[in-house]
Amino acid sequence: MTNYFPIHINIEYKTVVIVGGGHVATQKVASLLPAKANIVVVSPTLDDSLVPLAESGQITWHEKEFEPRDLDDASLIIAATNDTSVNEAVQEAAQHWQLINRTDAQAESDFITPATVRRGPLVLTVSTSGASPALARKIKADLEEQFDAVYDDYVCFLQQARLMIAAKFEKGPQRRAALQSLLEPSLLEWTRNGEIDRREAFLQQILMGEAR
Ligand SMILES: C[C@@]1(CC(=O)O)C2=NC(=C\c3[nH]c(c(CCC(=O)O)c3CC(=O)O)Cc3[nH]c(c(CC(=O)O)c3CCC(=O)O)/C=C3\N/C(=C\2)[C@@H](CCC(=O)O)[C@]3(C)CC(=O)O)/[C@H]1CCC(=O)O
Ligand SMILES: NC(=O)c1ccc[n+]([C@@H]2O[C@H](COP(=O)([O-])OP(=O)(O)OC[C@H]3O[C@@H](n4cnc5c(N)ncnc54)[C@H](O)[C@@H]3O)[C@@H](O)[C@H]2O)c1
Repeated sequence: MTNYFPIHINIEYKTVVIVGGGHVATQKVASLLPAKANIVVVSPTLDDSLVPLAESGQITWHEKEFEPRDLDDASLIIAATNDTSVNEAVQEAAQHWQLINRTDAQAESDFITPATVRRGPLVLTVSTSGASPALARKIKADLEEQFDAVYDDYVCFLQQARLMIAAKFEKGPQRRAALQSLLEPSLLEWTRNGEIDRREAFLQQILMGEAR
């Protein structure tokens, strides 16, 4: 088994070339869009769900069969055709500095993609190292329930509050205590209930040095 190294890559405006435009390509596009990658799909056909994205310019579609020069600008490459010999050709054509995901051959891949739950800045990813993508998907569904949509607002609040605390207190025990008290569970509940005044009052107490 490969022990993958998990990292969150800033792929903004970098080119990701996906060879193949079917079901798997659609999943990869969905996870790349929020990361604002420059997504290029090379494929003679395009899944219906991707057509509007190509029309609106959110992805670039090169309506053609794969050729090695399609990879010229790629930081990441995803070989996602239903033809093993084409996926092999993509791998052959990749330069040593380009990282490739062979969706049909995990052992040949430089990276694999986890199941992902996004709640604003909170990003939860699940990988089984390829042992069971179905389990990864199930755990993702469990996480979506446990960390529901409110976490988006909640984590954004924590982010703002952390900046305010950092501006107010020097590094040290007082700042640490203040940051720790932000994890008071009521803050999540107040966010959930729209009780923003109570949330704000609690933050003000912390900023006054009345952290509990
Ligand atoms: C998580 C998710 C993210 C994503 O795709 O981005 C993902 N697979 C998802 C769905 C899914 N995968 C499969 C089915 C069909 C039913 C089933 O079997 O369940 C479905 C369901 C569906 O499609 O709806 C089968 C399958 N998957 C792989 C192979 C090939 C092989 O094993 O070699 C085959 C057999 C192909 C065949 O034999 O035909 C390989 C990979 N799939 C991975 C990720 C990577 C390892 C993840 C890990 O476990 O760590 C890895 C190694 C490579 C990669 O990164 O591409 C996404 C969840 C979507 C979500 O977010 O909800
Ligand atoms: N990683 C995963 O999660 C996962 C899940 C299921 C299947 N797979 C594997 O992924 C591969 C793709 O599956 P799919 O369901 O997306 O298939 P699909 O049939 O939906 O799509 C295949 C795409 O490849 C394109 N294609 C074919 N020949 C091409 C060429 N020469 N150049 C460019 N594009 C070409 C087709 O036009 C089509 O758009 C399969 O090999 C399958 O084994 C991976």
